[in-house]
Amino acid sequence: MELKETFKPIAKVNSVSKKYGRTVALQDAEMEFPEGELTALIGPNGSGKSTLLKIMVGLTYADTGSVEVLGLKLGIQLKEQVAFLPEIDHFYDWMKVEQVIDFHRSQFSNFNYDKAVELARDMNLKTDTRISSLSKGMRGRLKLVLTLARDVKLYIMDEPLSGLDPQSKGYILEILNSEFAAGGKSVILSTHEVIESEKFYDYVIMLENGQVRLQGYADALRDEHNLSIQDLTREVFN
Ligand SMILES: Nc1ncnc2c1ncn2[C@@H]1O[C@H](COP(=O)(O)OP(=O)(O)OP(=O)(O)O)[C@@H](O)[C@H]1O
Repeated sequence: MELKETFKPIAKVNSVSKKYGRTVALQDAEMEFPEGELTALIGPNGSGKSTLLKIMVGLTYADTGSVEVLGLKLGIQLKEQVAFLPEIDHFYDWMKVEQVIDFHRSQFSNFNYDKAVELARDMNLKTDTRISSLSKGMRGRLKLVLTLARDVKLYIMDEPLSGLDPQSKGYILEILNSEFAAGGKSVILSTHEVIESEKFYDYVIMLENGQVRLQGYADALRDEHNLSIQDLTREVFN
């Protein structure tokens, strides 16, 4: 792994292993995520991305190894200081968008209600709509609203673009770009497809079969291999 002189980790994963029964999800996974950058955690389906991110936010435990996020141990303090976007949402169908936003305001002291309403408006998400009548793309937008409305240093997003139509993907990428362009905030985003999003990556970690295959700054990897991240991904995983 090549390191910029200024590399300062916002999160560290130290030799983490995790099995579900006999299925190995992570095997001695070792990585560091740079502060103030957008890191793409890339891997095919089943490579261990969700498991890793869930361990990092305390939703499941590692069998062995440890994680350090924002220099904190797992616990309630970490839940407050990291905004996590889960791959699968657990919204109640009977709620309206505004009730979901309200609920999140009650859960997190750093939830910016006005910003959530503004983001929802920007994303054409009507706050009086019932969850049951939202399309998959709109549910994806709502997950993003709830995550970005948190005022925290670290945003961890599990497949924020998965299953969305091209229009929603483009839209979400633009919003992410404008939210994080000013810098200072760190983002970890998992994805199994690189197509539209690679220009936003600062740092890349490729995971396969629960192990790190390659990691480094996106520009350095492109230069070193003379390939786009998308093509490099194909080469590494094939
Ligand atoms: N709750 C679970 N019970 C049993 N096996 C699981 C569970 N969660 C994940 N696995 C298995 O662990 C491995 C890693 O899964 P994980 O969901 O972490 O990968 P992923 O890279 O996020 O995949 P995807 O891109 O499909 O979401 C897979 O083989 C998966 O089937």
